[in-house]
Amino acid sequence: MLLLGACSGNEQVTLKDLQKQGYVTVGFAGENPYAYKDENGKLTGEAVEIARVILERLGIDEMKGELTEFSGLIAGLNAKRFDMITAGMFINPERCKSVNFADPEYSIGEGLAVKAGNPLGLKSYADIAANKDAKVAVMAGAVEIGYLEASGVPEDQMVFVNNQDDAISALQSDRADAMTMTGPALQSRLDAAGDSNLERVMDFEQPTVDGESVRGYGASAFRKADTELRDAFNAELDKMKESGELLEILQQFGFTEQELPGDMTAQQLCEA
Ligand SMILES: CC1=N[C@H](C(=O)O)[C@@H](O)CN1
Repeated sequence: MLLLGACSGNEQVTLKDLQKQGYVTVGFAGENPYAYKDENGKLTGEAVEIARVILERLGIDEMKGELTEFSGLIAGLNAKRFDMITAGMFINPERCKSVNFADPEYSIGEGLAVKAGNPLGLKSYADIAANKDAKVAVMAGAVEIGYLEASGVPEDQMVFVNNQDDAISALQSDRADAMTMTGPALQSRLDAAGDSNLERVMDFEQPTVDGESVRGYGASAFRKADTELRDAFNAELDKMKESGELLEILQQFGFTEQELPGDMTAQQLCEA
């Protein structure tokens, strides 16, 4: 983390400062497959590995991670606890007011897991809304909260958790009847739990907002003042999209061509 003694919150952390320092501190939320520590304690994930390549190309060889609850990532970035967020965070207009997103590195849909046999017959967020006894675990600060609200699920049917491991615990301990998160995060938690009492809803209907099926676009994020850093990052990201290197890294974390972001930009998503 770059500590620039007397600088104001609006002052830019220049690329040159980081190159001189030799490392970047990134905020991450411990969410597989986006950004997490593996069994050897190595910081990895699609967002981390994409950023690692780009930062190396910008002359910054080391990356340090600052594990932070997802809901605290933006505040942590702006409080300068880290220099950028690598958490696969979705770009949306609300968040764009507080951070500078790089262009998206992937796009993805949502998933739902329930008790084996799906006793409440939940196949959509609307099904949860229709059953006042059904409770769904969802991570604090995550976009899924807004999708649930848009589907008519009231707050008292949501069980807020601080991270995705706590979501699965809520489901296992009957504090929730379902858990929702992005498809890859959901699958990773189910695989890690190896619990035959739980299952993924395979015919889950993607939520809609304003009549349109939602799809999230994830990206790294920088402080508002750090436009130079963000622009340099984007230039390298573009090259990786062109060369196919982006897909190669995404594939290492289970993503496919279907999850490439196409030519979607942060600007389009911020203005959506
Ligand atoms: C990668 C990720 N995306 C969603 C979000 O940005 O809110 C949440 O599902 C939390 N994790």
